[in-house]
This record gives sequence, structure tokens and C-alpha cells, in this order.
Amino acid sequence: MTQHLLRLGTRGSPLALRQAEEVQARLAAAHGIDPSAVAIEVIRTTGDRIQDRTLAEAGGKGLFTKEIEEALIAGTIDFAVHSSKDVPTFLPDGLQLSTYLPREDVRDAFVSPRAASLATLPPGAVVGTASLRRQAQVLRARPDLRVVPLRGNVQTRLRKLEDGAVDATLLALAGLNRLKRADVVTALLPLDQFLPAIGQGAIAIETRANDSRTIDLLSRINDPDTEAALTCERAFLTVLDGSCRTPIAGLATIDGNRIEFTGEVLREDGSEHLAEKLSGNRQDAEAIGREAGARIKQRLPANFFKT
Ligand SMILES: NCc1[nH]cc(CCC(=O)O)c1CC(=O)O
Repeated sequence: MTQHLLRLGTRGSPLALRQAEEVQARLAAAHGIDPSAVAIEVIRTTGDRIQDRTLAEAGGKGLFTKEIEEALIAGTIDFAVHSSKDVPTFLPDGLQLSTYLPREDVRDAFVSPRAASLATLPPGAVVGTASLRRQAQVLRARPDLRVVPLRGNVQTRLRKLEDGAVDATLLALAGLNRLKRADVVTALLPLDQFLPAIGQGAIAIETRANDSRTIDLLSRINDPDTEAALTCERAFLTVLDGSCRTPIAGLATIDGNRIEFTGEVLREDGSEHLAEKLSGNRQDAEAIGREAGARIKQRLPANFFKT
């Protein structure tokens, strides 16, 4: 039997497998070992099984991570590879995010066979997305459009778009790049109107908090800039996260010793939003994220959150 150095847990979607393989390759290169020393264990999650409802409707957080975290706690895997965006705000006791890979492009892409841009979609056109953040941002820009749920992995959504189920969709450019499907992109959406989801474009690695052997081995592939940005963005989430039915967006960018963060909370129908922009020293990443969250929380009108 082959002795594996480390066992990696991941979902089985094509995007998740690409991300796992990237971690495997970086670990192998960083330690001068063969990639096969890092075993990839595919774990099916609740989120993968639910195809008929949006995740918000399914009512749970962490639907893409639950079974993987159970394997981590049970010790059948040493670490889990996630899209940061899919990692819930609060982790189970004893687990932590230990490592971040260099971030991909954080922008959302507009994909449509019908129009060259969101602005030129015909009035009343149908945009498919299961993301409440994208729904709110689309309706803010184009209140005349109709937004309907579009579920499934990236390939499934592209097929539904091709089949004419919807006129357009929005997808993370990061995922399309990793799948080598950036060819489908019609236009890139501007960051000022389409602030991404917290963590978009970043691969995060979760470990047991007390597993110093694994954490040490992973430290060689950590990207400090992405770690600082994600620390800030996730601190923002900890302050605001009340419900997964709340559209929240945020992005931290690092420039040398400086960090700049913009965070936003929107109404689902796009009719209202609150944003805060803060910058400071990157050492204060966590405090800056928390402060931005606190400022928005303070300004929130009662019943802004739909629970
Ligand atoms: N919720 C699905 C999901 N999780 C991460 C990505 C894209 C890759 C990333 O943001 O790192 C996607 C697909 C999408 O939003 O288009």
C-alpha cells in the first residue's frame, strides 16, 4: 500500500477537482515530492446533492463543506480544499482556515448569447443566478430584468444557458479560468457595481487547529497577501452574518503594507444598499474588516435583513 504524506478532501465537481489538483501540484513542488504523495479523497456534500432548490431555500449554511469537515474532524483526511467563497463564516470547533493560495481574478463575468453586455439585454430579459448577491446587483443596475434561480455546477449552468432556459448568467471569472472556459465570457462586470462575494477567487485550506504537522507542511504554499485580504473580508462577515438570505459583498486588496476594503450589504431586490470603504495598515486587516462591518450594522435600518 502506498504511504501518503497527506490526505486531501474535496468535493467532486470539476472546479473542486481542479482546485484540489492545484494544491496537490503546489505542495509537491514546494516539498520536492511526487504529487501522488498527496492523496485526493472526493467527498459528496449536501450541496452537491441538492439540485432542485437554491441553497438559500435549502436553508443551511455550509452545505458544500459539512461532510468534508466531518471527515476532517474524524481524521480520515488531513486537510480540506475549498473555494473560500463557499466556506461558512463560523467553522466547527477545532477547525481553522490555515492556508490560502494566490488569488485568481475576483471579478464576475457576464455570459450571454443574447447581448454584448448587461446594459444591452432587452427589457424584461431573464437572468439566471442562484446568488442573492448577484440578483441584487443585477436588479440595482437593471430593475426591469427578471432574475430566476439557476443551479448546478458551472458546466451545468452553461448548458442551461445554451439551451435557452435563461438569457444570461453571471459567473465568477476565477472558476471559468480554472476550468479553461474563459472563452464563454461575454463581458467582465465592473467591480464598483459588482463587488464580489467574500472570498471569491481564493482557494482556502482548512485543517484541524491542533494538527501542527499538516499546518507546517502547508505553510510553504501560503500566499500572505491573499491571507491578509481574506482575514479582513471574513472579519467583515463575522460582524454582519445573520442569515444566508442576506446579500453581502466585499473585497480587500493589498498594496505593499496597505490594505483597502470595501464592503456592501444589499436588499434582495436591489432597491437599497449600504457600503463602507476603509483602508489602513495590512497588519490591521482583521480590525478593518470588523470596523467596516460594525459601521454598516450601525447604519442598517430595522428589518433590512430578511430572515
Ligand atoms: N458557489 C459556487 C462557486 N464557488 C466558487 C466559485 C467560483 C470560483 C471562486 O470564486 O473561487 C463558484 C462558481 C461561481 O460563482 O461562478
